[in-house]
Amino acid sequence: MTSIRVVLDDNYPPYVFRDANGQVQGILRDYWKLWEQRTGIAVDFAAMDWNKAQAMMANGEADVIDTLFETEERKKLFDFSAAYARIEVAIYFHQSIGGITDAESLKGFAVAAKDGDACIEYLRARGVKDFRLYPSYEAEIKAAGQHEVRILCVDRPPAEYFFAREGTAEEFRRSPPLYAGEFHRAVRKGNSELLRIVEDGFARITPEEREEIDQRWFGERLHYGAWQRAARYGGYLALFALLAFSALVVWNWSLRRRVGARTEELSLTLNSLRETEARFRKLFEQANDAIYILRGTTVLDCNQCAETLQGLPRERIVGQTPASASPPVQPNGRSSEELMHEVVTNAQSGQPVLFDWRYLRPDGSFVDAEVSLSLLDIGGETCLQAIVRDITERKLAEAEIERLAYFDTLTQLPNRRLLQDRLRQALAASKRRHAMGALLFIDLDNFKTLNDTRGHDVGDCLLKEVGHRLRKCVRAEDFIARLGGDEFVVLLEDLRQLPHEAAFDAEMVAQKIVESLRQPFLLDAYEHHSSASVGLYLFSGAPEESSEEILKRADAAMYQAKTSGRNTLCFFDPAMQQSLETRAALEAELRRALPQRQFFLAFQAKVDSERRVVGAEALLRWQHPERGLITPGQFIPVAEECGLIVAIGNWVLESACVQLREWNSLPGWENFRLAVNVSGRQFRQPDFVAAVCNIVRNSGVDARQLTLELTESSVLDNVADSIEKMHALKTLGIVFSMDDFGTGYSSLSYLKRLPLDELKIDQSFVRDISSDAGDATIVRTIIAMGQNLGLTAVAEGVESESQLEFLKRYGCTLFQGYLFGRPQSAADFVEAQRQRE
Ligand SMILES: Nc1nc2c(ncn2[C@@H]2O[C@@H]3COP(=O)(O)O[C@H]4[C@@H](O)[C@H](n5cnc6c(=O)[nH]c(N)nc65)O[C@@H]4COP(=O)(O)O[C@H]3[C@H]2O)c(=O)[nH]1
Repeated sequence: MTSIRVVLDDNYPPYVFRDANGQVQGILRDYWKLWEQRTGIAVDFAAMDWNKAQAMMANGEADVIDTLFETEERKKLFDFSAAYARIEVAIYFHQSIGGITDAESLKGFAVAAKDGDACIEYLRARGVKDFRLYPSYEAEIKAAGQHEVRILCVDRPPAEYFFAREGTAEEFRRSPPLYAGEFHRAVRKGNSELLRIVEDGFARITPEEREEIDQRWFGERLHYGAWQRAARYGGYLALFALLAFSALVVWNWSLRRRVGARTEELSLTLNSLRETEARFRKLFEQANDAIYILRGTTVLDCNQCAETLQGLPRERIVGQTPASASPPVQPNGRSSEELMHEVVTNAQSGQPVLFDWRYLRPDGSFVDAEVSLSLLDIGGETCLQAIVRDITERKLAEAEIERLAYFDTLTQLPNRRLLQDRLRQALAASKRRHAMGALLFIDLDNFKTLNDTRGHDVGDCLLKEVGHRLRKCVRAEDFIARLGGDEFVVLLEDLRQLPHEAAFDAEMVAQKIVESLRQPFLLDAYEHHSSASVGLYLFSGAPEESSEEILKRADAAMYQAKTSGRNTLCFFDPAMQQSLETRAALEAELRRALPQRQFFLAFQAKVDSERRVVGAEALLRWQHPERGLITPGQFIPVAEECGLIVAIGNWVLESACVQLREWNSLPGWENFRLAVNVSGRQFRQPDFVAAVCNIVRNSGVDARQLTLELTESSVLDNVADSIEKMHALKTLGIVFSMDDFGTGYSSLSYLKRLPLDELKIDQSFVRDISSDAGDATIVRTIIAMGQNLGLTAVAEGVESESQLEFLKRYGCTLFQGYLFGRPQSAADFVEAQRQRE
């Protein structure tokens, strides 16, 4: 609505009247101007003949009529505002007439009235029938001045105004008030919305503003009017009247002041309440959290943030319950309906409630929220206030953190931490239900080689694909985890109850896994053949079976599967456990061996075909303080696995060089050659070349007297790197020998590429050379290969003359074995050579 037309009498001073220029003025003019400012609705202020004003309202040409008294007749036509001014209506009569006191006393007289005035209805109802009607109060009072009429019914404010203006006030008397009417604004019957707008607008005009307007038009009261009247009567009465009046003035003044102060106070309070309410509404609307007001479980009101949170307009939230805008089941598994009633009941009992809640938006997305519910008193009614914070982002971050903490980022499989949890649960369940479960420990064979040769990206692809294949080999409820590197674990629960049946079930799955991982993988458009070793452990929740223990046992079984040729599966057995424990103890002791100088070197002679000693092989010995002499076969693999071999290997090389330098000073030992074993892990060290160079340089021996014995597996692990290292050391003059030749790959292709000097025929072939035709052929072939490639063949483990004869016959030129001497301490070795000479 942009404008309204307001009609009213234009001749009702001082409320509304026309000034000398014909302009409409008065209290109501000012009221409506303020109303216009407050509402922003333009007002067509149409002051006119009162009768016409009512006619315009009747035929719909005006929206609001002002200065209307409420009568029974009018109530049928209009809806009235609250009264805003009290107007007394009286009968004015010429001084020549007496006895006019009320309506009754008017009977038989012609009474002047304004056409359409409420007093006509009033007097008619009381038997007055003769009326002289005038278009306005002004015309009525003018007619009285000209003695056209002598009795008039007029509202007091305009009467006093016009009698004074016409100068006829002295000629007329006034009856006691007939009745007091009240000014209303009115709209056509049924137009309550307009009436509300009108009322709201006036409610925004403060009492002070009204007071200010009223005062402007009524003027300040002349309090000495009573004094003038009293003076006329003189004497004591005057004095009394003066005193009484003075007291009244003081009382009136103080009352006015008190009323003024109180009015001001109330107005301030009202304004402050309005401001506070506006402030709270603003806070409510602009809060960063969604806020709901609830009666029980029903939403009474909510703010803008709630609309955003739920993706719904307010009108679709109000009147509904939170459960109706949520999924049937909350993330904690509780029914939304049930949880809502529970938290509301708790909050209604007075305890503040904090809980998580999930909403479902109309677009199907979820919003996770943290809700704080507490009591709220609204105008005496106990409601609930819910402050709802959107924590969707936080929940996602928590889920992501959990995923990172419990899942392997490469394969998306659960990691070791989650596995530990699940193992604990599985063990407890197994014990409770007397059911058997199995833990399968899976390790890919030769994964490291793939990683080193084809790069980590390809290695990663293989691991991901392994994860997929494992998933296909087990039931949906079985648990798969990646422990790291190429190690995976499968947890099978609820196997059949008898141990042999459970073992059968687990073995079936393990076989399926071995078979599946044996199938070629297509990696980066390249077919890769892999295999896996699987260790199985069956558990029943026995007391000694902790999650760590069963994982260790499955690992041990896997290790067993690896050592028994890979690409296979192996069940854990207690003997295996024993060997594992022994191995663990050995490792602990091995760590102390070097600092406690428990190692020494033994030397075994190398001879030529004339049985002349041309050198020796340095062999490591461990003199254990309690266990006695421990051979390298028992501890070298352990040292290799735990990494101690690097330090031990360097110690061996240093000790061998020291020994060599010492022997060089002996007559006839100047060209003595010494061979030293180098383990795979030691050789793979990036600083292997630098370490050897340092040791040799520091010892001062001639590098050409030194032979390093490498094994096939350590060289083939990374052929290019091996070649580079060997070339670097060969520039110093170091000789390279391929140890245990024939037991590994023995491929001609790599033999040709490696800068080798010697091939050592493994003693396992030499042992049965005379009896086993196969071994004899192998030995002959190795010697021939060596000859073709310009390599010296050295036979080790020569124990008999027949073996020596055979070897010599087929071209072997160097020999080592018990036939020529067992490994001996340095002193014994020198002594033995002396005796030989
Ligand atoms: N039955 C029989 N055996 C004979 C005969 N002649 C020599 N042997 C044994 O054969 C092994 C030869 O050493 P290897 O092949 O390098 O095999 C060595 C070598 O691979 C490793 N090893 C020994 N010392 C070291 C070392 O300092 N560093 C590294 N990395 N490995 C070492 O331990 C293996 C075993 O060494 P040992 O027990 O000393 O065993 C030695 C030696 O005692 C014989 O006629 N008959």
